[in-house]
Amino acid sequence: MVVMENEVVSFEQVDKIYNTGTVALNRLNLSIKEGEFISFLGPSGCGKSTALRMVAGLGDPTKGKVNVFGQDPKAVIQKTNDVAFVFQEANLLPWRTVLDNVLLPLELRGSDKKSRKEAAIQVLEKVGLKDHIKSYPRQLSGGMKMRVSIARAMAAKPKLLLMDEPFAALDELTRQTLQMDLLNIWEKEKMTILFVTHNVYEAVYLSSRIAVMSARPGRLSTLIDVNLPYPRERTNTEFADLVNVASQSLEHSMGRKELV
Ligand SMILES: Nc1ncnc2c1ncn2[C@@H]1O[C@H](COP(=O)(O)OP(=O)(O)OP(=O)(O)O)[C@@H](O)[C@H]1O
Repeated sequence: MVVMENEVVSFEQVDKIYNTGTVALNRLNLSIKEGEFISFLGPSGCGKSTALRMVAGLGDPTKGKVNVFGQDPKAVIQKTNDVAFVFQEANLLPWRTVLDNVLLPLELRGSDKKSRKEAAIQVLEKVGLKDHIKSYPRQLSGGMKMRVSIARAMAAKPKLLLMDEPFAALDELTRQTLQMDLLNIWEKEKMTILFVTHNVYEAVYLSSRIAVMSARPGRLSTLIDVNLPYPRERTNTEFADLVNVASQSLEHSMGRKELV
């Protein structure tokens, strides 16, 4: 197998057919490089989550191959802390404090008590929750819970962060603040982010590259390089132009020509 330089994830001719007969992915080919912020953008049911979950070792391709750091994803997940996952729901344990929720993956990995506490506090500081470490999930807003979820994923310093519509359930203002914060973390930590969304504005605001997926069966329809400097200005013309390009690709991938 030839591993390309700086390649973090590769999909090689990946098909996924569930045992219900649903073809979720059809010949997906994609190479993701170190440091990218890449979004899978596509309509509901086009296989975005299926693709992301495979990178996390959750489900195998029916045909083809997914590699993470040149290896089988399951092996990477089992042996290293290099990959972390953030879901749409924060999925916090209600009986544990914010700090204890963030500590959980570090405890499971068996790192020593003092250093894991330091790491957890440091990462909670980064997501703006240092003053809430003793709070319980029920005392937090939706945005704060998502921050804890991001902190928990970041605590073990992953090289690859997988995010499946993490901000979809949040109000617009909270979503925008979290998007800004996520970009700050990405720039500081220099990790690779693979992000799933069906929101064109979100994809253009966050991504260095957008993989537009087509409706069932899920295929890669277009790759868009987003060559806008960060932080991005949502109101400027270049931003609007790229939103247009992405929207058109999305419409095209859904077999419709007109813009919504
Ligand atoms: N475990 C499963 N068993 C059977 N079919 C499944 C399973 N998981 C997903 N599917 C189907 O595979 C297709 C792709 O699903 P997937 O969740 O990957 O899409 P998606 O693009 O992430 O959608 P959404 O944006 O709505 O989350 C859908 O038709 C879905 O119903």
